Amino acid sequence: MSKPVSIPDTPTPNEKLPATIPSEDALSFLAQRRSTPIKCLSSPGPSLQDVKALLKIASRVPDHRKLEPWRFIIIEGDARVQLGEELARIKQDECPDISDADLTMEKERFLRTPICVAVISSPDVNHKTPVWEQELSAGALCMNLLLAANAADWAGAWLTEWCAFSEAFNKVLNMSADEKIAGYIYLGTAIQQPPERPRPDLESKITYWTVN
Ligand SMILES: Cc1cc2nc3c(=O)[nH]c(=O)nc-3n(C[C@H](O)[C@H](O)[C@H](O)COP(=O)(O)O)c2cc1C
Repeated sequence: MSKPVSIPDTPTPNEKLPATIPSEDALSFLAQRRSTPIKCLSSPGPSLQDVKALLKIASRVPDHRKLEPWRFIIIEGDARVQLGEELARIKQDECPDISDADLTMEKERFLRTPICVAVISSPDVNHKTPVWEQELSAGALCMNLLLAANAADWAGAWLTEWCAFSEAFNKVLNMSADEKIAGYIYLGTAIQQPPERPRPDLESKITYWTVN
């Protein structure tokens, strides 16, 4: 599907770049940023090639000591059905009395959008960079991915849901014990305008350090 914007490649390592890129458009984009609820997401979604281009942009995150402590699993096509079957199996093992409706919901979890990126926090736990900082880098990447997707005219949602915390499902995804799901980033097209939600009263979040 052709979009009004094309996704640019990222600069080469030695390219001279400005420190800032003043842009009222970028500020306006950030000021309006919001998620699209999963029930408002549908097809079409970005192609695999587009998702890779978005991930290249999204990976430009702060990363203490350049550990690249994250990786991605792209879930699309029939893999969504197969992973849904695994989710349903795990859920049924945990709750043998699960209703047919809930079982169907699990089977269809990854079918809610055409493509989903599992962003996995994959820290080096023996490194002197604290694991917390490595995990924050994975979180920053999720946010960057959502922003890049929105700027490329794709709608998205950052969800974890129960499956992100299921050891059994993480094993299905071949995740190690040190790895965590930072987010499932569901991408597609908004079938209706996403609602705005109340935003924080910023003043209540700010204190001022005062000199005693
Ligand atoms: C790490 C993380 C996990 C989240 N998991 C869920 C989730 O499982 N289910 C959900 O409804 N929202 C979840 N959210 C919230 C949504 O992504 C979203 O931020 C919120 O629904 C709407 O706020 P927004 O428009 O400012 O993004 C999660 C957010 C974060 C940061």
